[in-house]
Amino acid sequence: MSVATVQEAVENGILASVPADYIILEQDRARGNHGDDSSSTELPVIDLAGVKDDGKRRRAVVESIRQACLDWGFFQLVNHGVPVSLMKRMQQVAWEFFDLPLEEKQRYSVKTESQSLGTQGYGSKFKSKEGAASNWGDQLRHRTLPVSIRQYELWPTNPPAYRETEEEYVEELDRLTRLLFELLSEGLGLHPMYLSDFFHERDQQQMVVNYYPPCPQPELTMGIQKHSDFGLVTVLWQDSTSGLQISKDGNWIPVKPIQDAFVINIGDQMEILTNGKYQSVEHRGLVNRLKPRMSIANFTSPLDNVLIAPIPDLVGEFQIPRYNETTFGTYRSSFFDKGCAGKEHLKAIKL
Ligand SMILES: O=C(O)CCC(=O)C(=O)O
Ligand SMILES: [Fe+2]
Repeated sequence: MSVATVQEAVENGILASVPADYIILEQDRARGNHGDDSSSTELPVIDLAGVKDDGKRRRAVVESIRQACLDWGFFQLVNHGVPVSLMKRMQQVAWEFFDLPLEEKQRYSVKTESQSLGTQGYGSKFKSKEGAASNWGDQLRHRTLPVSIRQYELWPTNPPAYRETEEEYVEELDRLTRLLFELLSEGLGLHPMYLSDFFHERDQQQMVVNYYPPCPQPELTMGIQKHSDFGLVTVLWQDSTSGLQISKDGNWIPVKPIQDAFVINIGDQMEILTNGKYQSVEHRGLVNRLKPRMSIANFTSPLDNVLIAPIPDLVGEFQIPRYNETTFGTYRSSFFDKGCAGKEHLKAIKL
């Protein structure tokens, strides 16, 4: 059977069961109550209110982010300064886009670029390496910053407000990412502008709308299989349908949706820069039997030619770097070769 996207197959009602392509290995399946959020362990929620003009608040926030990065590699963020009205508009145009007929969405279909650049536009979520299971999800992916890398022909003009809304949204998320760079730098004992200066005109961003259709047998597949994010920092909005889980101490912990919050996680490049002090953490997305789920992720990564190695001040008392230097472009190519392989790709450059 050949279908354009998972959403298309589900909406045409031709799927009573999960096709073989999407069935994941038994050991990787979610156990227990699928999508149940009753776990008592909870990801830290950090409130950014007052962080820009109240020194005492800022020190407290810096410390809680530091602790969350050490313990979890993930945290949720409230009062983050991104206008809620803009978030809602972005979500609205994203839903409207996925509600369009397939032919209309396919006007923005993925153009296959060189594999290492990743794909852009509308299509199925990236397939892991040949032979591995496909993810039960579709996506709309754009490279957004610097502005010069945008391929506007892949940005929908239907719904009519789509493009300008995404433009406004990614500008706000960029602002938030710069603020996170400051708070992360301070927590690492570096100058507040250390990461911002290091990446000045040397980073890039992508925005991905993830659409996970309902699934007849959610226990057999995943919306996105376990992986760590390969870049620096990810800012994710998820809708009220749960599904995101993160790995902690050998367990999968659900990230409970909080209205208007962002989920922040650090990626593999931050692990390298901090010489392993902050580790990127594996996560995955489950799907649901009845409801579609949407998330919107904003990924910040170095530009392809930027060399990433442990920051000398963070190498630690014994002065031993634990990761080989690599350019981000090289790293990402190896990530796409391996696909959703947990943290395998990071191990390859560990000393
Ligand atoms: O949809 C989600 O909640 C997670 C998506 C994700 O991890 C990713 O796109 O890297
Ligand atoms: Fe991710």
